[in-house]
Amino acid sequence: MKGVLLVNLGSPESPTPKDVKPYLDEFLMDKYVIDVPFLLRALLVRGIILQTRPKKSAAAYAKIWWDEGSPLVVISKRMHAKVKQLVDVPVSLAMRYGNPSLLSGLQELHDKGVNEVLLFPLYPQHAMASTTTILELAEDLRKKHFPEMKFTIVPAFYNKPDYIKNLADSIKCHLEGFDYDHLLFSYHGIPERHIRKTDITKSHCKIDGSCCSTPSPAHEFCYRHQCYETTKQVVKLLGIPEGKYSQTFQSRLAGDKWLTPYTDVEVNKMPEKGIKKLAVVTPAFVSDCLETLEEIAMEANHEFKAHGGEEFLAIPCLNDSDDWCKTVSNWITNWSNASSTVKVDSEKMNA
Ligand SMILES: C=CC1=C(C)c2cc3[nH]c(cc4nc(cc5[nH]c(cc1n2)c(C)c5CCC(=O)O)C(CCC(=O)O)=C4C)c(C)c3C=C
Ligand SMILES: [Fe+2]
Ligand SMILES: [Fe+2]
Repeated sequence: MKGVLLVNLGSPESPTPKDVKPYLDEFLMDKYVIDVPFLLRALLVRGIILQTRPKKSAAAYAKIWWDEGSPLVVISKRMHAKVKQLVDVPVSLAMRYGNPSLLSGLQELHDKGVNEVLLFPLYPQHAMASTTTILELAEDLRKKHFPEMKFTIVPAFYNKPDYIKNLADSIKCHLEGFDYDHLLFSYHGIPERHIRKTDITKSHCKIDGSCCSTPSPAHEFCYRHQCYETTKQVVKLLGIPEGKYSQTFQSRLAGDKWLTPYTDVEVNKMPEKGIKKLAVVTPAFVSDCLETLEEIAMEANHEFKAHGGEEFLAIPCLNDSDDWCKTVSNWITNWSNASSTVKVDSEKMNA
């Protein structure tokens, strides 16, 4: 019997340093997130980052926390509830870090008799720090607890026509009545090293002006290419002219060189370039979260105005919108009706 596991990133249990610390420990001790040898990672994370960051992050979480809990988890649950109503197979929800855990999600499906699972990472673009880590943990749990289960993986959907249409429609709807000077596409950043590591050709990704627009098999896993592609396809559909939009990367940690240009740096420069009314969309996330609600809608908004900007619009993520839930349900239904389950055919997902 077939079933689906939707997987998002996850949040702490509460916006307090006591709960943020174990969440950050699980997150940052992940070898796909801080990809250095264990001892160095433990020294960096436990010896340095966890000494101060839980307090700072808890204060940020406190600013965006809802009565029902973390926005990311609450929104994921709402989306899950809607999708469940639209499909004929069991659908469970899990988080890579925190709760509901991947183990509990797989157990729930197993208890319903599911032995063929569609693993659905809720990330439009592929990154080892988001997608690979889900797939690896799921595989470990499968081997240990559910050896009879078979997995099918939903690939990154950064360029799937119905996802692009949902995103473009949502942007258009939110921009109505906002006479914007500029639309910024701000994606979660990753260290440049991660791009090189996921380059399956081991030679294509130079992280320069042309590699991401030069066709290559590397693009199947290149986060940077996939971000550019999402932006390109959305602006094409919306007819936004060159110069009226740009793309940046946010949420970097100190240390490594992360993908550039950086959102905070660029946003602060915009008012002096004549951009007074700015709209920001965050397509690396399908659910609003700390990075969109605090870093963009609060911090970037504040900094933009402090640097001379006048109006700022943070466009919400797709969240549990009916159109997005329908798209997800259609992909699930196309998979569950297909006879072969070995590999999801990305074209079929958009049939
Ligand atoms: C698009 C998906 C994500 C990628 C890729 C990603 C990479 C990445 N993240 C960190 C460090 C942190 N990220 C944090 C929060 C956070 N990250 C994502 C998504 C991706 N991260 C989301 C959805 C969230 C919000 C979670 C929520 O509960 O709302 C945090 C925690 C908050 C903080 O202290 O800033 C950290 C830390 C790294 C190092 C990384 C790639 C190497
Ligand atoms: Fe992150
Ligand atoms: Fe590239």
